[in-house]
Amino acid sequence: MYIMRRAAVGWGRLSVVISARDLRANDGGGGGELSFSRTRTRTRTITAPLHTSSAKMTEPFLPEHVVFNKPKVELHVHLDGAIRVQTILDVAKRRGISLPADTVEGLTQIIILQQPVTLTKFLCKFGEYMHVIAGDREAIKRIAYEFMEDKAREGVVYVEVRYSPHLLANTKVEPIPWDQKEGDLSPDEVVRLVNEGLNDGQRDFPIKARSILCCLRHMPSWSMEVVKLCKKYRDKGVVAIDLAGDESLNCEAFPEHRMAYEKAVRSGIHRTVHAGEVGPPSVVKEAVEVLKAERVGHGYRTLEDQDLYKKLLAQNMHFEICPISSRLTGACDSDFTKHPVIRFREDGANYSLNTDDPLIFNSSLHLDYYTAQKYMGFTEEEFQRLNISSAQSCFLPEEEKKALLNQLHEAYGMVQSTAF
Ligand SMILES: O=c1[nH]cnc2c1ncn2[C@H]1C[C@H](O)[C@@H](CO)O1
Repeated sequence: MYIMRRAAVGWGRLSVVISARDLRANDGGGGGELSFSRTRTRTRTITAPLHTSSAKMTEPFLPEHVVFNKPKVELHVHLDGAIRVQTILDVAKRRGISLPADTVEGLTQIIILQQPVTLTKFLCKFGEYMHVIAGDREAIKRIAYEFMEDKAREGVVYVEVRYSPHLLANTKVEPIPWDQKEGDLSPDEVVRLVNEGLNDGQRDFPIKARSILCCLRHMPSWSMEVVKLCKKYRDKGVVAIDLAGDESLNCEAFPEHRMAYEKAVRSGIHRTVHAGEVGPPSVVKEAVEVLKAERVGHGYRTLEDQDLYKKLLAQNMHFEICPISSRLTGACDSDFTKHPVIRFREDGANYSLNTDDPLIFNSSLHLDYYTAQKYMGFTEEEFQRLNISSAQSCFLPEEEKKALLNQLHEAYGMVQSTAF
């Protein structure tokens, strides 16, 4: 009941459907057991199902399964979906917050999705741990810093990381999320803390990061402040606005999202929108035509409207694809060999490969690439092409984008033609 109430505040009407505790009871376990060495010194056993059908399969994830060990660009990953389990445990201990498990293995089993569910049930998973991190300055800075270390280890040289400042705050946010007591950490200060953590990470690891601030479909009243924060912190690492959450809530019903995006256009703030993940192609159309999205988060269901798909292909629209996520959120067929990204690849579309929420999917970018190679026939050449498309579609200013492209071309051994 306690967890249910927290989820209720964090995800509005979504939690009415199911509580995090119910989810645990219903999950039924399963999924493959993957041993994945994240560092030279630390081997962590993670579970992440890699099967192509609904049947269980056990498959160890070994270092040799790193199929593209070259510099990568990641454009779609949620900071609050990429936290270390150990950090949640440490912060909970320091703050005297009790959790349903006190070991990494135990808490991991509670947080992760082992079988495909629905987007709605997936979103309830944030209710398992967000109350530990939200409202705590040290924790917020720490998760941003550790995120940089983790991504650098995966070979990511440029990342755009997104989050909702409101979901990490405990004052000047209405309602206060995760059943927290009112404190003194505002959404504005959350952005400052994340920027600090990311900057410290840039100093210490070979990776560059920019951030994207999320509006949430079920919280239209926060959207105007999100775009204001994007403007305020544009010179301090914030590059874009996003709209995340449950797509079945059509934003036409919420003019606040539209108004926030109109302000973003007027202010020169870049725009991406979660659309066509589980929602119909009309949500993608609205994202592009009404909200003026420059990139589409997921966008799988665009393929159901061939006219729209052809139009977006012609526009070179960028799709932020998240293979493992798309299976576990129930957005796509469990059979990876039928994944929409195969069609995108065949059509030479502009897309990136991303983790989305590696904590909840118990995954890593290596696992997404491995999945693409093993079940979807991706080649080294395609990995290089899609990373170059990703760099071209990132939200850095032109000069910095050029430098990133040069870095990739050099790492991939590609000779760049000089324009005379
Ligand atoms: O895959 C997703 N689809 C829609 N919303 C999502 C997804 N992953 C995370 N979110 C939500 C939950 C987070 O709390 C929020 C901001 O990062 O964005």
